[in-house]
Amino acid sequence: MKIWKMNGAGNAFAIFDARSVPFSPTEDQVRQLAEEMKADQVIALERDAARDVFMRIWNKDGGEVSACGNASRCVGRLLLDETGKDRITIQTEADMLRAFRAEDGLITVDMGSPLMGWEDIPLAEKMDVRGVDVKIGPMDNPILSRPAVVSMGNPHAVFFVSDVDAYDIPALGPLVEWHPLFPEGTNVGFAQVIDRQTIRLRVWERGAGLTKACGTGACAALVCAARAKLTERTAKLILDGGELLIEWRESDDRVYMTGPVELEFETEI
Ligand SMILES: N[C@@H](CCC[C@H](N)C(=O)O)C(=O)O
Repeated sequence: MKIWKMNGAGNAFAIFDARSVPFSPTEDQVRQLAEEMKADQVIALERDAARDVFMRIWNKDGGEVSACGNASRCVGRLLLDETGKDRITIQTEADMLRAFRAEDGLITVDMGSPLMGWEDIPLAEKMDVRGVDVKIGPMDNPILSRPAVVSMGNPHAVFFVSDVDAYDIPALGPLVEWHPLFPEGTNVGFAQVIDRQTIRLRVWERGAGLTKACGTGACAALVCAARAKLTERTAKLILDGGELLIEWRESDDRVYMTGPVELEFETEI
């Protein structure tokens, strides 16, 4: 079985080629593989009857999830190289994604349409998704409140803050990750709008903690910012591990993410 260690803007993946060799790790095995390979997520490539590949995703805590933006770009790069095609299709539990090459070796993935219904996120009860009833800190003087929420195939809550570096994210993120309003948990973004085309973002990922970049988190932050008219529908997202260009296209309502991928090493077992 081939194994690739890759990263997308610093978000690290151990990718297992399960197209000819079965690979169904237990939660413990995922945790062990992620630790040994210093990966935020473990990925398996499986055969798919209708698409170029089926991508399974596990967070480093062992939980299987349905979407991962940066891994989609890494898998996109592998499959584009392998097949020689100029566009490949990736089926995930959440959606069918399309990946293609951009300028300067960057990879773009069409991440599909954001889901805005409270049941889609999902939330435990009906609420205005532009600012849900979540507070962190004292009730009368919260440190943070009313995150915007959206699904990019996985749940995201985004707090807009004036200085992202002023917050202790490892302390605050877990308070929201498993808040009762989110029955499936949530990824938690801390977004600072620098100007109408630039957002600084750090994300506490569900099941993985603070990572150097979260692709679906970047899409979610841009969608929430543009929906609130804080930014244009295209913006540069500055994450700890690199930059992503996110475009929420008006013509088809789909979100396009462009950014770097790196193959760190490949091996076989
Ligand atoms: N790093 C990813 C997101 C991975 C899954 C996420 N932690 C979840 O639980 O939904 C990305 O680049 O999108």
